[in-house]
Amino acid sequence: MSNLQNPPALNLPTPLGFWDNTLGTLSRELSPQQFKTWIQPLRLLTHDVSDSSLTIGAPNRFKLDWIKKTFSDRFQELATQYFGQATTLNFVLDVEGGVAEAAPVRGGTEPTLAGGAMASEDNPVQVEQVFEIEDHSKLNPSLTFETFVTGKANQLARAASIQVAHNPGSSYNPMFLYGGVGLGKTHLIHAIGNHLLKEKPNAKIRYIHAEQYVSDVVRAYQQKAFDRFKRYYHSLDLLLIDDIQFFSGKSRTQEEFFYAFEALLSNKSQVIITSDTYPKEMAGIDDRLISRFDSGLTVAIEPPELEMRVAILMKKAAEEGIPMSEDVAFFVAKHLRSNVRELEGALRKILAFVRFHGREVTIEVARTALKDLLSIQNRQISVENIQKAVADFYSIKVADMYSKKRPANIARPRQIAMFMAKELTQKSLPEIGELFGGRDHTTVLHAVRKVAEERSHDSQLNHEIHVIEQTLKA
Ligand SMILES: Nc1ncnc2c1ncn2[C@@H]1O[C@H](COP(=O)(O)OP(=O)(O)OP(=O)(O)O)[C@@H](O)[C@H]1O
Repeated sequence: MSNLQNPPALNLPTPLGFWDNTLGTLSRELSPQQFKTWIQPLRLLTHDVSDSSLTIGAPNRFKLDWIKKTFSDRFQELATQYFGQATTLNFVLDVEGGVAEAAPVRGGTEPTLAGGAMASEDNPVQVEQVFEIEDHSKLNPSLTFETFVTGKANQLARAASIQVAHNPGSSYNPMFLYGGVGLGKTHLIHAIGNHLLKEKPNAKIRYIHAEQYVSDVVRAYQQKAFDRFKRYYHSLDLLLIDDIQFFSGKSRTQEEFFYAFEALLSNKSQVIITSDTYPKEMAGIDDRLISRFDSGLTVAIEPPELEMRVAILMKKAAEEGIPMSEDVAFFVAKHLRSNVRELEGALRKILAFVRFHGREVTIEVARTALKDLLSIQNRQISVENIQKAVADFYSIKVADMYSKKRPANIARPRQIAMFMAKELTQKSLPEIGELFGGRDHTTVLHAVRKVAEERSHDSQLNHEIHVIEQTLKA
């Protein structure tokens, strides 16, 4: 067990030595710009001594393709030269590499999968295997309940989250939070994690985006490191997994997640999942997972209503030290209605303008700072905005616009929204169908014709459509 105290002879080829050597050579052969662009972002991910192979990770697909096409032969030559034997090089996508530290190979300080840092007794080479699952929570400390503004649209989701944060693993397990983009799902689940971390600093908590989980599964698979993978995920106290719709069609990931899920629930550990739609509507996800997702508490987060948008703007502006009056906040909130991320973007523009020009925040200033954004909004009413406006008007959930439910109180507003989407946007029938939960274009066509026909003799319907249109253009 003493390889750490008994380092290999200096001239023994090691993966780290190879990597240093290769970087040195390529930095001399390429221009500094080329080296910085293509080579520096690469990471040596694994070295499998048993089959003489190395895995090199590129941070995105573009770089990966380019490296494979342009540099793989040179890497190959350098590897053969260095190890004195044929060595297989695998180039893979390294999602984590984009945010990881520059050091290509790390050992020891953080837990590594497959016992990475520990060379085995009968393996004279110190293996710097870097399939790591980082052992910290990845929580963003600024996403807390305190910084989360509440309104009708999210009060249920917030209340459930607080309940879960106080009693993890007991009442609502799993908790499944769903809603459209930029509505605060990620914020809320970080808030739960941050709360628990404060209460129980030793709790093992992990936030992970579903895409990252997929790539962890892929790497565990490549490196035959599932034991370590399982040990890590199955031993958490709280797993927060974001945007689980990314599991769609990925059966191996779903299988692993199923085991993790079962293990965590039987340990009374809390699982919290977010998605853009509710469990039964998820496409490409195994039925047994869907039924598990739905077995705890499923709660929606809706687009913020006007007053909430105003409150968010005022709170965030005050946090930035530049107070915004209610009338300015109303002006902005009336024009930007789709989600909180969009509001934050608008606020950033206004604050930058104010700081740059040394002005107060007035409606005029907001109008000027948001000129581009507002003209785009006015010219292009989005399907999402139509869905929200129609759902608000008829008091149904926005999620019902994408759902397969058919009761008349939902189906009719949905048809009206499809009709308005055709009238007020440039979208084609198939595109509209897609935005209404993947419906066929013939369904949209049917809705458009039906509503157009009814509208011509139904003055009540005509009026309703008119009112909704006004709110969209307000
Ligand atoms: N109620 C709220 N109060 C304060 N800030 C909020 C609120 N809702 C959302 N935000 C902020 O809006 C931004 C977008 O929210 P978040 O990333 O949580 O959205 P999301 O629902 O996870 O979206 P996506 O599905 O795109 O990941 C974040 O900066 C978040 O802090």
